[in-house]
Amino acid sequence: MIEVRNLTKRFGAATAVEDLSFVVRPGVVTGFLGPNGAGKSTTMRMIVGLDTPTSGEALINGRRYRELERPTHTVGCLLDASWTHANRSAGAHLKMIAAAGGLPATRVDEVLSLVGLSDVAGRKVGGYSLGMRQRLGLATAMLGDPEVLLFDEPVNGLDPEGILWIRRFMHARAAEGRTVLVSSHLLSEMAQTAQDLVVIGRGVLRAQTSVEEFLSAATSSVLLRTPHVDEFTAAAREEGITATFDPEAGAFLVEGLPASQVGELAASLGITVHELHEKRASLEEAFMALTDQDVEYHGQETTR
Ligand SMILES: Nc1ncnc2c1ncn2[C@@H]1O[C@H](COP(=O)(O)OP(=O)(O)OP(=O)(O)O)[C@@H](O)[C@H]1O
Repeated sequence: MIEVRNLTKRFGAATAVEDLSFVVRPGVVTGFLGPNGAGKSTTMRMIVGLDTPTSGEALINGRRYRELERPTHTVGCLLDASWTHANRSAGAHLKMIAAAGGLPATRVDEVLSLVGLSDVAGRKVGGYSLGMRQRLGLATAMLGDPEVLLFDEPVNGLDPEGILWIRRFMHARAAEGRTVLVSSHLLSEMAQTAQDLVVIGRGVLRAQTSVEEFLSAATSSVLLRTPHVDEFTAAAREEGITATFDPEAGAFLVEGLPASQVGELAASLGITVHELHEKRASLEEAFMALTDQDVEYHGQETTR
């Protein structure tokens, strides 16, 4: 379990994290979402004692990182996968870290097997692909068999196969009862990876919720396609329903009612329906709606 309590971090005059509080529970994957510069890395660094909070605290299983008796057994993290020594083999790298942490050398073989790197353990890390380096980072995080895991943008730059592999890895670790906090700006990916979400913008908490609730709270509308445009327009007006006809799509967008009620209304008036379905906002749209004010530089919207 991770508890972040009123955490604030200032770098000079700039506030990276402000009065941030949230809880990450064990047994599920929690996605830590926010636009670039939102303060995700800074928060994670404070949780594992790499940055000192200006105020507030971050607790791992009820204790601050520096108060943990066996930190490597309690928490493992992958914050930056570019730290490995290019001329060292994965095996040598892990052995060095295991020795420094007082961990048995047998753990090295176990974690190499866990991340599927056993066959290439003797190769120099410099020749590894990004996906292999990420796996090595995960292996390093798992060395102490920790209960709590933090991963900062682990799927950044990976191909779909690599992303799928990491997603399964996260699910498996959470299913073992561990606490898994993973940051990402890939929202569609988080919808498939995480059950819980902590959303921040400009260092401030925007939402702590389940993915399910986050999506259902996002506004949904119902698309209705009918040849009886005038009749449905009149019916909607009569019922006080917001129904906007989009001439380009050739369909109505109805707000505030479930698809079943829209269909029943049409049926009660004998209006033929050619298409009827709920348009649920994607996680991406919901996230944008929540953090739009936080994005420092808005890109040109692309039309698809
Ligand atoms: N050591 C530092 N010194 C000064 N400012 C910093 C430092 N570390 C982070 N910041 C600033 O704090 C803010 C939050 O940065 P942080 O890296 O935590 O965000 P992030 O959400 O992880 O973003 P990204 O996804 O781009 O990594 C940014 O404005 C950043 O420039």
